[in-house]
Amino acid sequence: MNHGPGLTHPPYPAGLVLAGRRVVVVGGGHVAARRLPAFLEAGAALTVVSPEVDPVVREAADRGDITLVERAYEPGDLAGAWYAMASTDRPAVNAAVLEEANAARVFCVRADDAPLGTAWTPAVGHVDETTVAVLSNRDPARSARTRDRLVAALRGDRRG
Ligand SMILES: C[C@@]1(CC(=O)O)C2=NC(=C\c3[nH]c(c(CCC(=O)O)c3CC(=O)O)Cc3[nH]c(c(CC(=O)O)c3CCC(=O)O)/C=C3\N/C(=C\2)[C@@H](CCC(=O)O)[C@]3(C)CC(=O)O)/[C@H]1CCC(=O)O
Ligand SMILES: NC(=O)c1ccc[n+]([C@@H]2O[C@H](COP(=O)([O-])OP(=O)(O)OC[C@H]3O[C@@H](n4cnc5c(N)ncnc54)[C@H](O)[C@@H]3O)[C@@H](O)[C@H]2O)c1
Repeated sequence: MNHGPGLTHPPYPAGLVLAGRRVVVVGGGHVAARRLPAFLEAGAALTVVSPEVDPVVREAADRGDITLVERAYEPGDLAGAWYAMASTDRPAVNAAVLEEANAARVFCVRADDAPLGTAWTPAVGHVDETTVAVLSNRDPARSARTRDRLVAALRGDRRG
């Protein structure tokens, strides 16, 4: 099986139960904004560390849904986290975040260079009590299309 460049094994799928658990996202730009709703839906206690932020992140902070730390990443920011995401546009910063995560055995997505990270973000859909999550070996557009087809099929089942 081809697991994509840099991977010798496929990722192990897991449904993380994040409600009330500390999750730290370093880098609050477009990628963080796209993933923020799923973290909030899961009930994560989300902290975003970023000197500048996407409006979606700003609005979540203004609503009190997340904790926003408006500065550059500093070692120690992941303290107490169960899960982390390095999503800055600076590879060296993402590398430092991953290094801290690895030292603390915290699973961490690297948005710029996935094989270096310890977790990947699937394309997700919900239909009633069913959640589908699709990974396609770093082909996110294919994952999203597959997710859409699965969601449509499940909706069809519900109607049938
Ligand atoms: C599925 C989805 C979920 C989500 O994000 O929630 C997702 N990426 C999505 C969108 C998207 N990704 C990219 C673009 C830019 C446009 C383009 O080029 O196509 C867009 C579109 C956009 O941004 O609009 C580029 C990109 N993605 C990754 C890299 C780095 C790399 O591969 O190493 C780069 C190159 C960065 C660069 O070089 O600049 C990496 C990852 N992206 C993943 C997930 C994980 C693999 C999942 C799998 O195996 O399929 C993985 C491996 C790890 C991770 O990040 O967790 C979501 C669909 C949302 C939806 O429609 O629901
Ligand atoms: N995984 C994916 O699906 C995906 C999709 C698109 C792009 N990317 C990659 O992910 C990275 C981020 O993409 P984006 O579109 O969100 O970028 P972006 O420019 O929108 O956001 C980057 C954010 O990082 C913050 N930042 C910069 N230095 C920082 C520091 N020292 N500490 C904390 N935060 C810092 C910036 O303030 C900004 O808010 C890029 O490297 C890009 O190549 C990944």
